[in-house]
Amino acid sequence: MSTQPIIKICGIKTPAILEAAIDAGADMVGFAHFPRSPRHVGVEAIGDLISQARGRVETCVLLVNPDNSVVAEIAALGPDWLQLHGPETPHRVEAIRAEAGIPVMKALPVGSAADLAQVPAFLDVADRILLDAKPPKGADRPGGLGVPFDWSLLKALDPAIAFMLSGGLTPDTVAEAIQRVKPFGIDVSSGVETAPGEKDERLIAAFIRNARMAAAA
Ligand SMILES: O=C(O)c1ccccc1N[C@@H]1O[C@H](COP(=O)(O)O)[C@@H](O)[C@H]1O
Repeated sequence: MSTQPIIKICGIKTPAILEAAIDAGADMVGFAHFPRSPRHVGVEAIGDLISQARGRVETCVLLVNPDNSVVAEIAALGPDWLQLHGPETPHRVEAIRAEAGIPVMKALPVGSAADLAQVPAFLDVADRILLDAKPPKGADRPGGLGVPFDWSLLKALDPAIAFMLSGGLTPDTVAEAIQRVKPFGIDVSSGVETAPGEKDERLIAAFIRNARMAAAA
C-alpha cells in the first residue's frame, strides 16, 4: 500500500481559491500573515477563511517571527496550525507553541548540507518540520520565492525524521519530488500561481492530481 503525503496549498487569499483547493483534495491550506508577502491576508479575512474551511480541511497560518500579541490574535481565530517561517530559535518556537496552544510547524531554510544540522534542535519543540529553500541574500521575504533547493542534500538527514518539503515545487516537479525525497508532506505556493499572489485553480488541481498519482505509483 502506498503512503500519500500530506498536501498543503499555501498563500490562499480568497474564498473562491479556498473552495478550489478543498475541491481538488488539499489536506491543508495556508494563509500568510506577513505584510511584505504578496499573499498577505489581514486578521479579519483570515478569520473568515478559517471559518469557511473548518471541518473540511486543516488550516495553517504562516507567521514570520511574530511577537506574542500577534500569536494570541491569530490563535484566537482557531487555526489548526501555526507555521513559523522566520529566524525563530528553538526556545522561541517553544514559547510561541505554549502561547498559541496549537501545533506549530517550523520552517527551516536549506541551502547546504550544513543547514540540516539545525533540524534536531527543533524536533522536541515543533510538531512538524518544513524544509524550504534558503532565500537568496537580499530577498525581501524568507520564503514563497518559488525557488527549489538541491534535494540530494537531504540524503544527509536522519531517515527517521519526518518532514514536509517546500521550495519551488510545481505541478511539473512534484511527482519527481515525491518519488525522490519521499517526504511526509509537500507544500506549495508560487508553483500554483500565474503571478506572485495570484493562485490558479487549474494549477492547484494539476499539482494535487500529479502528487496523488506519483505517491500511488
Ligand atoms: O508566500 C510567501 O510570500 C512567504 C512569505 C514569507 C515566508 C514564507 C512564505 N511562503 C512559504 O514558503 C514556502 C515555499 O513557497 P514556494 O512554493 O517556493 O513559493 C511555502 O511554505 C510558502 O507558503
